Amino acid sequence: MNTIPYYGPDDVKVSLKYEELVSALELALADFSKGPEGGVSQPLRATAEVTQFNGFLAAMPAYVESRHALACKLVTFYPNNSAKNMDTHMASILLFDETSGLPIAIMDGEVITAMRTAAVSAIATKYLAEKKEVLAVLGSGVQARAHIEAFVKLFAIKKIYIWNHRPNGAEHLAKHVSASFGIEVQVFADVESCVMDADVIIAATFTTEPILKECAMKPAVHINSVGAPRPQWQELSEELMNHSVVYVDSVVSATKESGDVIKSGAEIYGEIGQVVLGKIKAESNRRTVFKSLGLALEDAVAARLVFDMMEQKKLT
Ligand SMILES: NC(=O)C1=CN([C@@H]2O[C@H](COP(=O)(O)OP(=O)(O)OC[C@H]3O[C@@H](n4cnc5c(N)ncnc54)[C@H](OP(=O)(O)O)[C@@H]3O)[C@@H](O)[C@H]2O)C=CC1
Ligand SMILES: O=C([O-])C1=[NH+]CCC1
Repeated sequence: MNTIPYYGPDDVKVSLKYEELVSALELALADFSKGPEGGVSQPLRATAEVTQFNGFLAAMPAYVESRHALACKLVTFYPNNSAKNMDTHMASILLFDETSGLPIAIMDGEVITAMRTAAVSAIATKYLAEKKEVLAVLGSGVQARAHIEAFVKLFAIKKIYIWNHRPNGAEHLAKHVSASFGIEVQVFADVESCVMDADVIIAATFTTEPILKECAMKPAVHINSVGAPRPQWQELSEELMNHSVVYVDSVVSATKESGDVIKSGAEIYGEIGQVVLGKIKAESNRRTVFKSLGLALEDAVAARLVFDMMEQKKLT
């Protein structure tokens, strides 16, 4: 193990660029949605539940042939950690040589998880949102911040509206965003006012009950929901799910892991990879939901990008 290079959060941040990540992930999601001939192998993640401490440990292996990416992420998520001032998600990724199975790198998985999730939401938004000027963000944690950073980089965002169940969190994120990007930012005390004028909504919370329900929204609003990754948890109301065109990252993951999909019984229109392939329509003039569970293939592709970049640096 000592001979395997370790790449920490700073290496990952420096190596990964949202533009590159989006291009690589777009192709990998398309490969995944081709079925067996796409060259992606990805079982449903195995999740152990630590009931006593409200925690979860998930093992996420994947192989993406087109990227030469063979990896396994181990991620814990403990919602109660925020009260202890600890990260709620902790992750490591082990990358392997595809030809021999030799482990070739171990790296931080927290930054990768944040960046690749935001990059995948950006891909969904690129295809499914009619307009991308006004962004409403529900939540103020790691994913909320990463999504804002990615969306500001990738789209011409003009205004950002933020709501969090604890107003302090929203105020804190708003200060960071306005200092970093100089974009107009407003904090809202209720979800309904926050989303009313949005072109794109990001829901990135640890809620277990729906926080976004039917209310006044733009008719062609696009919603990315990245929270509620457990079959009993919901972030979006059943009514909202049933009155939207629902896209997912993986039909298998969504039907097994997403309370938003399972409890609402909403029809899944298709996978975002099928949209990229042009196999199903991007209904950008209607209300769309992209339900993201997070896929191992995304971590494998991101980890391979980091590894290649770091190896390249050694040669220069
Ligand atoms: N789809 C994917 O690929 C991925 C999904 N996720 C999921 O995304 C969600 C956000 O993750 P992340 O940002 O990393 O987590 P963080 O812990 O960093 O942030 C969680 C956010 O949710 C808020 N929150 C906590 N409890 C509630 C509640 N009961 N109702 C409403 N809001 C609440 C927190 O507010 P406060 O801090 O003020 O309490 C905070 O704003 C989680 O569900 C996570 O599991 C994570 C990684 C990948
Ligand atoms: O994809 C991922 O890493 C996760 N999704 C939900 C919790 C962690």
